[in-house]
Amino acid sequence: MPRKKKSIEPNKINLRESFASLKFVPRFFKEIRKVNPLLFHSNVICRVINASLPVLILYVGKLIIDEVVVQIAAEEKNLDHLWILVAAEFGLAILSDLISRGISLSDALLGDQYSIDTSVRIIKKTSELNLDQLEDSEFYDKLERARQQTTGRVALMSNIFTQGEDVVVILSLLGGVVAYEPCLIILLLVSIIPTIINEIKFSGTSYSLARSWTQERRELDYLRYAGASDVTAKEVKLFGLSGYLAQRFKSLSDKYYTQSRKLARQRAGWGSFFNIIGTSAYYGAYIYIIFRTVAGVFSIGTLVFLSGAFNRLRSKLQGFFTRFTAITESALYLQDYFEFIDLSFAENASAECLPLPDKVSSGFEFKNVGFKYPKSEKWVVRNINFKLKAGEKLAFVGENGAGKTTLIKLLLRFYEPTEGEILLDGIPVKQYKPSEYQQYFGVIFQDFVKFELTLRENIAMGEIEEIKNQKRIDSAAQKSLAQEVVSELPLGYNQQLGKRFKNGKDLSGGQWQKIAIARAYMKDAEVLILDEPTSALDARAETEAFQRFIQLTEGKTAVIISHRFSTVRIADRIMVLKDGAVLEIGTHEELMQNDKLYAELFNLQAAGYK
Ligand SMILES: Nc1ncnc2c1ncn2[C@@H]1O[C@H](COP(=O)(O)OP(=O)(O)OP(=O)(O)O)[C@@H](O)[C@H]1O
Repeated sequence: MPRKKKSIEPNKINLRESFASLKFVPRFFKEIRKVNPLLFHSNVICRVINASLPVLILYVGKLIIDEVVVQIAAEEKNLDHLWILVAAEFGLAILSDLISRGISLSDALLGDQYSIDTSVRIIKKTSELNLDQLEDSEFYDKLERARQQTTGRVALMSNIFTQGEDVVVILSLLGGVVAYEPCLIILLLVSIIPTIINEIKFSGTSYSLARSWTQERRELDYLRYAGASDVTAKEVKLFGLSGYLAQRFKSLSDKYYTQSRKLARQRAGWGSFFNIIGTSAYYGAYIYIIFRTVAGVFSIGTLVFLSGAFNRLRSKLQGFFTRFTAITESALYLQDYFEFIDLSFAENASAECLPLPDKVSSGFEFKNVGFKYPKSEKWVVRNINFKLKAGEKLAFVGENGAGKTTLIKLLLRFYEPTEGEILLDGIPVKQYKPSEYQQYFGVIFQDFVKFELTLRENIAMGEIEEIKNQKRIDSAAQKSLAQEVVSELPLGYNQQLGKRFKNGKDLSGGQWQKIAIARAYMKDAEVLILDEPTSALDARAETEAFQRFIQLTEGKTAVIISHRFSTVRIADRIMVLKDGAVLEIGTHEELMQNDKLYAELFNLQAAGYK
């Protein structure tokens, strides 16, 4: 399939936008401090001490050299003062090393803790969001950018800290240089201006490129997964797809590589050019200091101090501006993270939310419900009117795409109807908080999740607070026939499932389904929904599973979606959907008498078994 050609020129982020991203920095630091206040404050104190050391070390060095010169000229040598100075420099050097290590350690620990904290928040936030947000590709780009740069955020923290530390170093060194020779500041400015120009020129470019490539990067991740994972391996091998997938991956990656190489070359080229100018200015200053020393204005110690201080100042200032660009770039990612965390979700949190009744007393009612998926113009279901009575088992049947799962999503309030309303015991469900309302339901979707965790966890996911309640897990496994699966596995409930992790065991489709059904039994839900839960079970297991389900959930409300009519007929009533509308609804006998689509499909399947 030819790929559509896409302009991949990044939108350049301007300097103002780069600066604007810094507004998130205070919040960022507040969050880091909250993660571990003791470590945070120790880090700040260490950095303040560390910042004052370079100028002190340089100055003691100058005193040592001057003292050496004095002692060389002296007739009667007294080295006591010299040794004190050497000991002081030695002490400062040790202190500087210890403090630097302390800073690195606390940076790493704080960074790790903050990174864990943000990952947990991203997981929690994702679970709070509505399904329409989760199914939106723009949302995925946001999520991708929020997830990215977890390590970048750690670097950002240390960069900002170092920046503050360097400001103190720069000011103290500047003070030292100005005290001896103020005119050196002019040369310093000349040496540093090229770096500033360079940084302004490239500010935000890497971020712009990465941002404009968010979608493609997700595509690359997907292609990597499709080409190299156990899930896709069978078809990739059988259809010989690896060459195709690898080529698709490569051609997309090459485009990114070309762009990023262009940027890297420009940066390196301009960087070297400006650096030559900066270095020339430094040597200009150096020559000037030498002349002044030879002329007898400066002592040898002052020469060493000034040239050392000048050189350090230049590299510190250069580092300051380069780091500034790195900080604004990382802060742009920070902005993505906070924007994601601040995403609002349409939970009806208004004060008027009604408390949810303990039990469903009369049932649910769909009144003229119509629905279009977000960003779609098509009515997926329309003019839907039916009642799901309390205690009733209602089956949905219909061809693929008829809208069965969509009705379930509406009943569960993953989406709100585009028109019409859904009532619970006569009250619009909109008046309840979705998160509370959803607690009513125990659901097994057709694409239920096969968690690559232990079997126990897979069952307990239905009511995770009860994971330690062995009796409840046993009972759920027994009801769903998952007990047979447990007894066949060497480690029973503690068996790791799936192939991704060590000693994991993969299960057959039917075995997974039994475990998923156990999950529904685990939750003592008011309403049970089974969306094609038995499609992978063999005929005997399916009949058994359904008969058990009907017995075990007596008095409970349930919705069952199935394409197997032998299953469907066990339900109290059956609703037939066609092209998003209710075609007929009634008991098996009524629909057979009706002699419309249900009777036709039932007879078709029955004939297949003859
Ligand atoms: N998230 C979505 N965004 C846009 N359209 C969707 C989405 N999910 C489903 N649809 C569309 O809605 C229609 C109904 O889908 P639905 O999943 O409800 O059908 P179904 O009756 O459950 O089908 P099946 O028997 O194949 O499971 C289909 O045309 C489908 O393409």
